[in-house]
Amino acid sequence: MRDTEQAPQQAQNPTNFDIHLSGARVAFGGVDIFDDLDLTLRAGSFTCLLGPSGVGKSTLLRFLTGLVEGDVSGNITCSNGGILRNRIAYMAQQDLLLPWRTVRENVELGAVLRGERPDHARAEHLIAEVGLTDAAHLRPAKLSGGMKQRAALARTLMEDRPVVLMDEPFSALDPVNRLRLQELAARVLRGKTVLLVTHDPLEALRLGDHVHVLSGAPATLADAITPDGQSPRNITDPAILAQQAELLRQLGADISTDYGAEAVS
Ligand SMILES: Nc1ncnc2c1ncn2[C@@H]1O[C@H](COP(=O)(O)OP(=O)(O)OP(=O)(O)O)[C@@H](O)[C@H]1O
Repeated sequence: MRDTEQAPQQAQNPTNFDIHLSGARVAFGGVDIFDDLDLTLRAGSFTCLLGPSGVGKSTLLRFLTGLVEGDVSGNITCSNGGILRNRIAYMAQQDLLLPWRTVRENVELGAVLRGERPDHARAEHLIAEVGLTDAAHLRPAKLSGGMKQRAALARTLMEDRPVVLMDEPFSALDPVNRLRLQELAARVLRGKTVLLVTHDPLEALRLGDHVHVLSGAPATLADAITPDGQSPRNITDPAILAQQAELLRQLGADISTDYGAEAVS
């Protein structure tokens, strides 16, 4: 894993359009997962989405990719026109690595599929950043779950798309690698519009400029919590810990009501 000084700089092509999702509805088997849901993602903002298991977080992310089939309605508009679907890098919960390709080939896959020449130097750099240099020649079957997730993260960061959607991208990582790769994502994705699903309130507050909780059935979005400062934030900061307590409350945890009160006042 490289030092931050050697790492790629922030996005060279910051995102310059807002995304408006309005009246979004998805139903499976006649049951609404969410209905009439609105969400705005401001240009270059990092939004995190929390919520109980099964509430519809992945479905909302996939709605933005246009991948949800069936009983789906609503509008997705970009403030500068154009179709969102073509401007997205999407990291699914399952790593979706091609089993017959090596780590390096998977990281370079996007360019290859587009018929472009991959930027080998950037790929090597990102592979090093996620700590997979020694495994770059291996196929996914030889990787641990965490290594596969790091390869998938490198592939997502490689794409340099204006909009990045990530579904629990760090869930299989040990705590130290998790912190390192959060830092990498914060740095490489700065200036991009990002929507990240996580179960970890501290991860959301470390990375997100806006942190929403999705809850209920049909699910609704709570107003965003907006931590101060630039990501990656210090998760030992008392104000962050107080916001973590608020998020845990929104998620239904039984947290003492005065926890962190001094930090917010
Ligand atoms: N293709 C599908 N067909 C039918 N039901 C589906 C489909 N995809 C998701 N669901 C259902 O929709 C609901 C929301 O699923 P979703 O994966 O969006 O939840 P989630 O909040 O991301 O959960 P988790 O945190 O466990 O990943 C669940 O009840 C799930 O079973």
